Amino acid sequence: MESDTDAPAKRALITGVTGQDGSYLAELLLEKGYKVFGLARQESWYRANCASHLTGKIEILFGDVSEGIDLATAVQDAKPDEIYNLASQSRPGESWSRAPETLLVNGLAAVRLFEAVRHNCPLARIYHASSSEMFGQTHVERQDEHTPFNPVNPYAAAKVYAHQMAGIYRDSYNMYIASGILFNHESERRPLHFLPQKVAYGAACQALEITNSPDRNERGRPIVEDGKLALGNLQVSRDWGYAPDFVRAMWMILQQDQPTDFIIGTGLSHTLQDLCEVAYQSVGRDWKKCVFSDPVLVRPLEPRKTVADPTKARDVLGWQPSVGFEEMVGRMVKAQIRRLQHFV
Ligand SMILES: C[C@H]1O[C@H](OP(=O)(O)OP(=O)(O)OC[C@H]2O[C@@H](n3cnc4c(=O)[nH]c(N)nc43)[C@H](O)[C@@H]2O)[C@@H](O)[C@@H](O)C1=O
Repeated sequence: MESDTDAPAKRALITGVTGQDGSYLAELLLEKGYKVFGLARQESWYRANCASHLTGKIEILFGDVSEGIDLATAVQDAKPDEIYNLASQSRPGESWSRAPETLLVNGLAAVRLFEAVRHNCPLARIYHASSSEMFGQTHVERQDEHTPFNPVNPYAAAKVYAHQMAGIYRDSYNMYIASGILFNHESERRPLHFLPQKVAYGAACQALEITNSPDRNERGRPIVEDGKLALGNLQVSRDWGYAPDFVRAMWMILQQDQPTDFIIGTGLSHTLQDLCEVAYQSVGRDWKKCVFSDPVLVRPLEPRKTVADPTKARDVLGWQPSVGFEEMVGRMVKAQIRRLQHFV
């Protein structure tokens, strides 16, 4: 009998490998002994990205997730046991101005992937990245796997389509497809246009006394201008977790005997004001003096509050977050201080 050590390495294909989640997931799978393939567009791979440090450790297959032929070629080349579909137009706030592209990448591309797998490697297990944005303006206090969807932006509507198609392909073709409905998750690798990283950056600028920052915001203005950080809607609350914990959940989801969907979130919601307070307090500043709301940055519609009920993930997967909100925000602020130090 073949021992575990003689067993061939499992093969995983990650779409969206250049992003925050893709890069952490690739690291996790390498640690577990997988042979890791990443599907990326040439222009994403050849510029600095979250997975650049994995050059030589993972195999990059060039292609675009919105092209069925690229997906079919990638699954033929990688011959994966597991596929993690993380590629996405990941900015709900931008999805109004990029609605068709958002539908293509976040909706149709997932179906093209399911088709490519169905015809080329039907036994591969697929993890699909769904999002808490799908719940939209919900009246349910804690959102679980049974909470109805009520999307309020093009991003969320496209995610609902892909999520439902994942279930339809699973049931119709008996494929192993499982979706993780992930709540907001952040890290030192998060791009600057997401709120927690923007706030961490603002706090770091305060710590270093940078009044006009080198990086620019959604409006092309310095993120910190004349010592102030411009944000949008200050009245939101989010269930924010730490991204490396969330990619661990993705892997756990695909190790289950049967494919089912899971909510992944911490179960705790924090207000934007909590976020600012923790970040600015960590550098000894009062956020109220440093942050203001710019109406141009307020989205037309959005969920006011999200909070996960992760009971199923805890009971079935044994998953729990390991890094709490304060620690995560502290790490992000420190990382931004290190990054900005050479501008001072
Ligand atoms: C679950 C979900 O999580 C992420 O999407 P997101 O929630 O849009 O992330 P964010 O950090 O851009 O916004 C969080 C909240 O913060 C509010 N907010 C206020 N003022 C600013 C502001 O100035 N900038 C930004 N970006 N947001 C602001 C904003 O209106 C929103 O209510 C993605 O991973 C996505 O892929 C995903 O699936």
